[in-house]
Amino acid sequence: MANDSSFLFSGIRFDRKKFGADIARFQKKDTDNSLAKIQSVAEDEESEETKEAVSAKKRKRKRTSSAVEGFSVFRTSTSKSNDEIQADDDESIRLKKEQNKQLERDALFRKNHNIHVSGYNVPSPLQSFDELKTRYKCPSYLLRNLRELGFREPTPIQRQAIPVLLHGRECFACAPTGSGKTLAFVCPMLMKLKVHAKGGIRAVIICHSRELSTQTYRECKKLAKGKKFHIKLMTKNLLRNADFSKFSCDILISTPLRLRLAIRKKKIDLSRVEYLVLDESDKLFEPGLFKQIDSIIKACSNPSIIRSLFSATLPDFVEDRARELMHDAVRVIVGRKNMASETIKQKLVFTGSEEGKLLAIRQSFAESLNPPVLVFVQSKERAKELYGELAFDNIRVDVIHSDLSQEERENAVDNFRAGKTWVLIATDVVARGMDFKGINCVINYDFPDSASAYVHRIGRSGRAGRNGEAITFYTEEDIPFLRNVANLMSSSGCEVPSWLMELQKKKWKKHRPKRDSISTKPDL
Ligand SMILES: Nc1ncnc2c1ncn2[C@@H]1O[C@H](COP(=O)(O)OP(=O)(O)OP(=O)(O)O)[C@@H](O)[C@H]1O
Repeated sequence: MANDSSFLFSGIRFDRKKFGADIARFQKKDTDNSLAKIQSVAEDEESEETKEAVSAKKRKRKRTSSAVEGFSVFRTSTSKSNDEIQADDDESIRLKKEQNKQLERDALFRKNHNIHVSGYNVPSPLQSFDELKTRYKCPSYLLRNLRELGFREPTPIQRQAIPVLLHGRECFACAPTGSGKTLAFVCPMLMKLKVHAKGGIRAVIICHSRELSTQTYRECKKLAKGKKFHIKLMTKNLLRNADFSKFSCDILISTPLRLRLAIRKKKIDLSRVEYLVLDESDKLFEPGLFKQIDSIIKACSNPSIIRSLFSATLPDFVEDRARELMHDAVRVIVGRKNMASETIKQKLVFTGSEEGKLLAIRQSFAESLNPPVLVFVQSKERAKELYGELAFDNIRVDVIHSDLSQEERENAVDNFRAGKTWVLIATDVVARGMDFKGINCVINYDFPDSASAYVHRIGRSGRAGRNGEAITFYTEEDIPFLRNVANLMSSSGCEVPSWLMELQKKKWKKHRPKRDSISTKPDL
């Protein structure tokens, strides 16, 4: 009000004593002014366009209300001339047109890249990595690292999620497997953190498995190369030996379990965390991990924290949770939600029985083994059994499951990555997030237990735009769920026999039938 009054009365001689009552009346009117209400309406609006329309209304009302309230008596002598008002209006019309054009360009660009967004005032997508520099002053070390990693163009999820996070907006995002989601959250995090700083933990990335945490840690290191950020992986050793009362780092990567232990037993302080990423977020919100995630979210109590959720599958319950949790979040979907990657050729093979599966896999390896091949089974017991069968078949095969020690698990991953192992037999422990470059084929030896398990498992091949192949064996027990796979296949562009599409669809969750053991040895 102080400013308003000086604006109202500047430049003219005015008897305040004489007109005291009028001043009070005008001041009260101004406080009640509907502009405040219009402002709050504008903030609730979905799009920039609507916001502009409201502002135009606001301008119009402002002029009308001044005239009605008698403000014009004072305004004519102090405010702008008609020409100046006209010039202002012309300028705001020009700005509005320019904004609308930008909105149209953004919409077209998003359409061409299959990006769908919702939320208020969503930042424009990136046209190229160069825009990181021109629009956001990206430091040169990061651009150099992107170049050295061979990343020429941002992927669709990177085009949209990076600007959203750089604008300080919370975000939940769904994009196909292998489409570069890791960079989409690590790049803006490094840009926002700018340089190493002491004083607590500044950013946290949660990954559901140790393998994925280690991989994400390595990716962060690669992207931060040349800059002295303190990036830490919450290992067993760190958890056991660190003095968390003095613990400080720029980025901490952890599984939910280890971080929760650090919160409860070691009193790690997460109150200064500025950025929190929940990778594979739908997995993290499943009942088994939910409590741990909940306590981590609560411990990250900084009111200006920016949280983001990423996954290739985003069920409705996770969206609901995200909306409850986040403020003014932007939703980014690339392609369609919960869809398998379009670069994977998918096939279904009926094997009749468990024995049939073993024959089929042996035959397939004998005819055309094109490593690396990843084979998924439904339990660690079955992983051990299949390994026992294939280990003596003259192929370089290894196995990974949760009964192995940390070192054995790491070796299994490293040997597979290095090409020393041709065939890796695995449980769902490596079904999500793991980036084994150039996997030629994924074999679902056991039918997956849900739609998301199917999408993530086969998504270990066909990554970063490369082609891949996925073969799913099925027996009588799996037939009720065939239609669900057929749907996923057809929505990602694979040909599906029409009889499959005529089968009944069934709710598909936790389908883990008791299966005969994997063995060629006759039962005694
Ligand atoms: N802009 C880019 N250009 C080329 N390759 C890229 C680009 N961004 C990331 N990649 C590569 O794409 C691969 C997949 O990336 P990433 O692991 O982040 O995928 P994702 O979307 O997280 O997959 P998932 O859903 O399976 O976790 C990696 O090998 C990564 O190095």
